[in-house]
Amino acid sequence: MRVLLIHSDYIEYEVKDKALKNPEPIPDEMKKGRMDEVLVAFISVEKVDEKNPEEVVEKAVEEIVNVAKQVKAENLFVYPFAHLSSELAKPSVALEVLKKIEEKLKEKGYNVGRAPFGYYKAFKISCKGHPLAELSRTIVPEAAKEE
Ligand SMILES: C[C@@H](O)[C@H](N)C(=O)N[C@H]1[C@@H](O)[C@H](n2cnc3c(N)ncnc32)O[C@@H]1CO
Repeated sequence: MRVLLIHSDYIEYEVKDKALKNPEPIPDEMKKGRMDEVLVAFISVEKVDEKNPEEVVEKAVEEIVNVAKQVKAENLFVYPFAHLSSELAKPSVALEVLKKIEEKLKEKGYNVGRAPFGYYKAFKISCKGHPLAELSRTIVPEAAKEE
């Protein structure tokens, strides 16, 4: 899994077209979204993550919470982003992993948004530009490390 973390004044998105034959079904209110004072996590779920999705969810949540504490962000935004890797997991696995990350972050008390999965989206983001405002993480299951 590749994660790009951007501490932002805001992020806003607008769904344009389907990017998959069967994108995530979404209610009208999810076609546009905005969150302010937010740590945005652009996430590419990778093929290697299919070896242990539960483990990469836990590790991703840990990494995101760690940065959120450092930058004092209470709002988090999970953004499915297929452009951080050339070895993508299949959409069914990726969507489940992203939903689980969202769910576990909420369980930890954060306000969490998520952009819809399987669409082309326009987005605007305002990076805060401080030293910890742009970070990236690579997360792999332990099983993959032994190979
Ligand atoms: C396209 C661009 O504007 C938009 N931002 C986009 O990336 N759309 C992606 C993700 O929402 C999702 N998607 C599919 N596979 C994956 C994966 N392995 N990991 C994350 N997302 C995925 O499906 C879309 C097409 O790949």
